[in-house]
Amino acid sequence: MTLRFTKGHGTRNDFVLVADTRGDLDLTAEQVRHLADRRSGIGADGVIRLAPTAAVARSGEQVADAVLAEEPEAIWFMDYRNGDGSIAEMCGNGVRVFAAFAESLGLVDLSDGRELALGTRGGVKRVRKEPDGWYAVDMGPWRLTGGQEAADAGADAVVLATGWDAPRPALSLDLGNPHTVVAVPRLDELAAVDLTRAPEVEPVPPAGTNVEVVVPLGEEEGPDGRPVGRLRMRVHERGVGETQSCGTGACAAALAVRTWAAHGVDDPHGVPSTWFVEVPGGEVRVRVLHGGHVELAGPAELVFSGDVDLA
Ligand SMILES: N[C@@H](CCC[C@H](N)C(=O)O)C(=O)O
Repeated sequence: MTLRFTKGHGTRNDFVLVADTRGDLDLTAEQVRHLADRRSGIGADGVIRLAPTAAVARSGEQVADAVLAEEPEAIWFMDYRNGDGSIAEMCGNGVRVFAAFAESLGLVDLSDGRELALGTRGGVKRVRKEPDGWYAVDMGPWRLTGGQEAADAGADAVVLATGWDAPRPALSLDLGNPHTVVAVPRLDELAAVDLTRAPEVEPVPPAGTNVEVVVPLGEEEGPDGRPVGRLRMRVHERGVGETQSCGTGACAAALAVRTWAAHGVDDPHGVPSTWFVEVPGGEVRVRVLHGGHVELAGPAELVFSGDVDLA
């Protein structure tokens, strides 16, 4: 069987994209691994199938019913798979690249501030295009997995990366998918972290976790005169390994650093709501929105298209 695909990336977090506009493509985990394989396949961190939300609902995924009940206009669904074939609830960079892909297929029009509402296993996400060509995604609600108690303590887990002498305190966050954020004090320590193997996390997260190692880099003045935070991170993704970027991970990293900052100052309202997150593949912007939502903005690139044999 021959499959038409497009290769795309968001800050070098790369994806194989497949348009299944009739919703009848049943990609197996083995086929996903083949597509994502960098030697015998196309090569990518993940595979994204664009399908009608109604068809995903008919295939038995109840989350697609919930998406249509919340937003009947979310007619397209992002079926995201990690490179190892596993299913993940959400992919922040993937949503931006999905929007660029849907535009390229003529399925959506994001000109003049128009918005795309799409379905994901993490719920409805809304995307708009900024004048500079970046895509901004309302990622919806987020939460500290350990609630206020974890915020007050600054940690609810520990992380041990290969080569570290001792476990370090970490904060768990839910962005639709699970994240554990751990800070190191210096950029040279960040560069030296061994992410060739998944860091150990205690307590062991029931469904696994993505681990972000971060260095807070302080604040600068934003274009509107308000403070903007900056941090650098590396990530080990569940189901993939170390990647050049992770959108949900960037949100988790900014929200964790903001939580730590808010607990160390007299006036937590003075802590920036906007953060630039430097990742190995570039830079994204994270904004804390009202109503408990968070926004991710960054580039999305489509690189080439072709046909691949899935037999
Ligand atoms: N790279 C993605 C996250 C992809 C899913 C993740 N590996 C998981 O299993 O949760 C992003 O940009 O958010």
